Formats: sequence, C-alpha cells, structure tokens
Amino acid sequence: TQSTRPQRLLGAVQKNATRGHPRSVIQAIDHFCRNKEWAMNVGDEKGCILDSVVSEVSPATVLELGTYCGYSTVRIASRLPPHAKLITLEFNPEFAVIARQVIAWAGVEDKVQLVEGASGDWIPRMKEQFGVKTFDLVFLDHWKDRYLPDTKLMEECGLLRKGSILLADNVICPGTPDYLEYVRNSPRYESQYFKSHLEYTKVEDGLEKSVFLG
Ligand SMILES: O=C(NC/C=C/[C@H]1O[C@@H](n2cnc(C(F)(F)F)c2)[C@H](O)[C@@H]1O)c1cc([N+](=O)[O-])cc(O)c1O
Ligand SMILES: [Mg+2]
Repeated sequence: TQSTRPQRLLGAVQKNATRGHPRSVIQAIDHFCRNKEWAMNVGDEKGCILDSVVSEVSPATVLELGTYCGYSTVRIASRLPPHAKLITLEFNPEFAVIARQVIAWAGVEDKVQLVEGASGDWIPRMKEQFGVKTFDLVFLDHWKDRYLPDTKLMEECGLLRKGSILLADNVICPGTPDYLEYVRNSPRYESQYFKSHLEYTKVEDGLEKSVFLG
C-alpha cells in the first residue's frame, strides 16, 4: 500500500535526524521538503521569524492551531522556557499519529500536549480541561477560514489577556483576508506584518503578529 507524504516526512526524520536534537529534526524536514516533497510546514525562513517572536515573548502558555506533522510544534517547544507548556490542536488523526512521533523524536514531548479534535469544540474547554487561564502566545496555522472565527472564540472564552500575542502564518498565501482585516482594523489589536516567503518557494507570504490590547 502507498505511503502518505506525512509518513515519508517522518521517515526522513528517523533516517536523518538525531533523537533528542530538535534542530536536527527541523533540518531534516526542511531538507526533505526542499529536495524531495514540498509540505505545508512554516519552513525555515518564516520559522526564523517564529523563533524570534517565541524568544521575545518567552511564553509560559502557548496554543498552536494546526499541528500537521509537528514541525512548528518542535520549533516552538525547543525554545520555550522551563515549565512552559504548548498545547497543539490537530483535527486529522493520521497527521496526529505522525506529529506525535516527530515530537517524540525531537525529545520535546514533555513540553507538548497534542490534542485531537476541532477548535470549535476544544477552545471553549481549554480552561476546565487543561487548567489554562490565558495564552501568552497563539500560533495560527490551521484552516485559513478558521483564523477569524477561532480568534473571536478565544476572545469570548477569555483565553486572551492584555499583551497576548497572536502570530498567524499564511496571511498572504494562501491568505486570510477576513482575519487580516479584523486584526488590522480592530481597536483591540496592534498588528505588524513580517514579510517573508511561502515555505520552500519564492512566492511572497508573511506572518502577522497581533498584540491583544484587552
Ligand atoms: O492550508 C494550509 N494549512 C492548513 C492546515 C491545516 C492543518 O490544521 C489542522 N487543523 C484543522 N483544524 C485544526 C484545529 F486546530 F482547529 F483543531 C487543526 C488540519 O487537520 C491540518 O493538519 C496551508 C497551505 C499552504 N499552501 O501553500 O497551500 C501553505 C501553508 O503554510 C499552509 O498552512
Ligand atoms: Mg502554514
């Protein structure tokens, strides 16, 4: 039976990366996606911007929407301060199976809680289920038409506090026009665009960093 792309990506990690070395896992995935098969990881160029935001925020609590194969999960988790927690939501069980193994290979599983299901079901349950009060950082990288409704849902559920940072991938390509319009025009956010390129290509894309003002 045919393997899937996530399965082949995991194989490249297990073949080329060193267990317990997150950077080697990131390098193995980037090499695989540049030279063998493109995949929708945030990638190395936008990944550096993600790294700098994580280091600057030094968050105690992080929510990632859209685990996929765990590339950005590993990038974020490997830069968290001690005792910090990253909750990552994944809808597709087959992707979750791969992501758990990539996260374990990198040796960051102690900082990561991978939750399977839909954002609409899980966001309202974050406080009671995981003892989360608010998120210091949210990385949005899931279905592009869900960025705005899920941001409004996080506001309604009181999961954002004054100073919480939203970092959104793909605001140009594939694009999240309604989300962008909202965070750039709402008085409740201070937004900044980080111009970059779509992972592993020369196409323009970027990350939007938005501070919730409370
Ligand atoms: O479509 C893209 N990404 C969609 C990503 C979707 C991923 O997010 C998961 N999810 C869905 N809901 C949830 C949650 F969390 F809500 F439960 C998690 C899906 O199962 C999938 O793994 C994309 C496309 C391109 N591209 O160039 O086409 C480039 C990119 O960087 C991209 O991220
Ligand atoms: Mg993306």
